[in-house]
Amino acid sequence: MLQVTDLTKIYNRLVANDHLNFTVNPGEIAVLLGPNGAGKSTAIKCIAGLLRFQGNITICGHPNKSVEAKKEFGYIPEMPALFEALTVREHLEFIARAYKVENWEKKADALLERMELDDKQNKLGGELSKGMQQKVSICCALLPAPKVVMLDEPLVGLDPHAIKELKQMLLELRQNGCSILVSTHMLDSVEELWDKALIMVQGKIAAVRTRSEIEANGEDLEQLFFSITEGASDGGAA
Ligand SMILES: Nc1ncnc2c1ncn2[C@@H]1O[C@H](COP(=O)(O)OP(=O)(O)OP(=O)(O)O)[C@@H](O)[C@H]1O
Repeated sequence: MLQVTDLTKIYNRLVANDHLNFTVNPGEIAVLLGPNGAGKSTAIKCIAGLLRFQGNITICGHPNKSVEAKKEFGYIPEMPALFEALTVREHLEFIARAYKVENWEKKADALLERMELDDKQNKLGGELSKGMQQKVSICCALLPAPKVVMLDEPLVGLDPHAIKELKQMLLELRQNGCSILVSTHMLDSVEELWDKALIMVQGKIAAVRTRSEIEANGEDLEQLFFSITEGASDGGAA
């Protein structure tokens, strides 16, 4: 489970995240939506442990920056950060050793095959296209079988096969009880995936809806998004 309690992040005097509270339960895919400057990336970076913040973030009950939390956490950033001088296979070996993944070779083979990277295993990180780097980043994040997975604009730059495969992987992770948080601008791209939508505006969570709430209320996520965000897309809260 991912639990965010009173998350506040202030850059100089700009409140980029203002007392955010939300939970992503086991077996749930939550999407973090919002216009440019709403504060999504800031929240993602705080959860990933890349920024200092006020409040509490726990991953499977552990503070997000603890070793225990990191063992359970897979993060796929918007911009993949690979080692230029390691091959694709070596990236996976590195992760497998760091996380002590048992039978890692078989698991790595399966992931590489699904991402159509099996014939690229000996290429160096620095020799890969942006989309290929993104695919390696996905394989690395999923190899340790994390219980909480967070993806920032995961579909941008992927080819249609990889998009289809990644969506299927997310559904399988959900089926296995993983908590998944996806940050995106593209409502369409996650339409068939989400269980809970978190809509951010000017540093705050302006609305939270589960799919069943939307269906029961006869709402439409896109219409709800526009009704909440229209006219509020010009930056974070002052
Ligand atoms: N390093 C920083 N220093 C100062 N202000 C920042 C910094 N990073 C982001 N901000 C500000 O914080 C607010 C939230 O930005 P953030 O990048 O989190 O939004 P976002 O929802 O991810 O936007 P986008 O959809 O454009 O990626 C914005 O007003 C932005 O200008």
